[in-house]
Amino acid sequence: MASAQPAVISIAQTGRTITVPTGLFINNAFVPSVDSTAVIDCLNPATEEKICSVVAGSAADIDRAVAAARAAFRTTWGKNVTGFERARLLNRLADLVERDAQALGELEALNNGKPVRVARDFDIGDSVACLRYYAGWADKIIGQSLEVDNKTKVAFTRHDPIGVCGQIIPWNYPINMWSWKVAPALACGCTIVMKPSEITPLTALKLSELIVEAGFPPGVVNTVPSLGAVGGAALALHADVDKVAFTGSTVTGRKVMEAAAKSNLKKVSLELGGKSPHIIFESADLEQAANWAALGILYNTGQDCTAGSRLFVQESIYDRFMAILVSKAKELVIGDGFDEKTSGGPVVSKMQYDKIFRYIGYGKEQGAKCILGGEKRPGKGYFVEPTIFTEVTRDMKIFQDEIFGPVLAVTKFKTEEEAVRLANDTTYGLGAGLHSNDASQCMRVAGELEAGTVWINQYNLLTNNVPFGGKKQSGIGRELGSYALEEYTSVKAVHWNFGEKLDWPL
Ligand SMILES: NC(=O)C1=CN([C@@H]2O[C@H](COP(=O)(O)OP(=O)(O)OC[C@H]3O[C@@H](n4cnc5c(N)ncnc54)[C@H](O)[C@@H]3O)[C@@H](O)[C@H]2O)C=CC1
Ligand code: BAL
Repeated sequence: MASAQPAVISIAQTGRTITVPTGLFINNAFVPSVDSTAVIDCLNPATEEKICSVVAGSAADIDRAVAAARAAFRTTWGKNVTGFERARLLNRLADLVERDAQALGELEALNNGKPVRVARDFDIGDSVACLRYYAGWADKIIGQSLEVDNKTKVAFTRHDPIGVCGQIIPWNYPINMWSWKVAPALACGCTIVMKPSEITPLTALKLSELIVEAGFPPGVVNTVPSLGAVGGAALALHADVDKVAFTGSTVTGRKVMEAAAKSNLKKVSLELGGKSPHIIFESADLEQAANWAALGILYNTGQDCTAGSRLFVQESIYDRFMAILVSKAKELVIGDGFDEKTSGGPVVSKMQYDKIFRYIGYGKEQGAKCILGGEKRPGKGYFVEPTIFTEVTRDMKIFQDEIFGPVLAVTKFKTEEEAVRLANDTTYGLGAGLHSNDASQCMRVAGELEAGTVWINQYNLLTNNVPFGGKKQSGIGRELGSYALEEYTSVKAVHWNFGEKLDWPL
């Protein structure tokens, strides 16, 4: 069996070490696999070096984790614990994540590549707020009292926890996606089997230590790093999992839904890919719009499901706007993630790096004009410079496909109608942005854009109390806000007769 001993990781830049559990986290203990010696090698995308290995869970390990989650749901969690207690534990967990923000940020920087400052101040800061937000909901998950007949009958609804939840998360925001899924599920009284991405499992394992320290009973949260086709597929297909929440590619989301349909018709929520349009109208504040457009494609090195990867710029301001945007993109500081001034790191893996350069190649071959970046830089690490293509047309692959890298496809438009038509010309429907100083145009275009989120005069900012999710092939269901509670509860209607007599036969 693969060892479940913790790994001691030395960080050259700080001279400190971080200890990370490497076993599967089941019933509040880190354990080896029941039947496999397989391991997952965790790599540092900035150096291409191995950080450590963790145990790779098998389908049998998923069975074990689901059994632990089911037992906890029936005994120490589920309907056996009050909302006040769930809130207390979630708040405690938030405090511990906040306490360990620097160490978690450093671990995220090592395994994912994002700079420590970005991980600590944005991903982890937002995750702490997310845990606290859902702690606030835990004692307010209430049904309705419904009038049936004043003298004889009443009905009411209960919003019961849905049960055991499989949660499958990606590598682009390992801590954020963990908190978006764990916090509402725990607030509602569900138990969890979390499968982090095999590319970035380390922070989910470190957070599992905090689950124990916060005082959650064994089995409430279980973490099984595993390959997607093994542990992810087993979770989606499991007959004793009541719900699966997935964030990742549309291709894999389809498989998750298929597995749910083939097994027990578990509830499914999917947060999938995007090719989000970002429209700059001629009345916009061009400096500000350029800042948001740069953020839209360069934040998290473009590895963002809502990346504003298709930019539409009105003809009358095109030259002026593009000159500002190019100068903004050049200002991004890419490099050592342990330097507090760095804003951009490498992309997460060799596979992602190769995919991005494949698409840069398609852009060049299909006749788009590369006005910035587009070349490999020498040295170690999967670093990709901001890349901007202009003269992009709808038939090009860089217009249609999610690249998940800092590659912007720019198209010029003349009229509002043309901009909306181009923006909606995609199978995706996750995010969309528009910049304009014409309020009626803002309202009109926001109404027309086919997306789960529309940003006006900003881009990519999310808030824990506002729902997030997709239309079209970008997903099903909503995360964040009160809407996420619906994903983790099942509504039971109770009809209570206290006075009506039934005459039989009818
Ligand atoms: N919407 C988003 O936030 C994300 C989109 N992507 C897109 O997907 C592309 C490929 O990235 P991948 O890492 O391959 O994404 P992926 O969708 O395969 O991986 C996401 C998660 O799904 C799991 N998974 C993989 N196969 C599975 C299966 N058969 N059943 C259940 N779970 C499974 C993975 O282990 C991981 O935890 C990216 O280039 C990007 O375009 C990737 C990650 C996040
Ligand atoms: N930016 C929202 C989360 C995601 O990219 O998966």
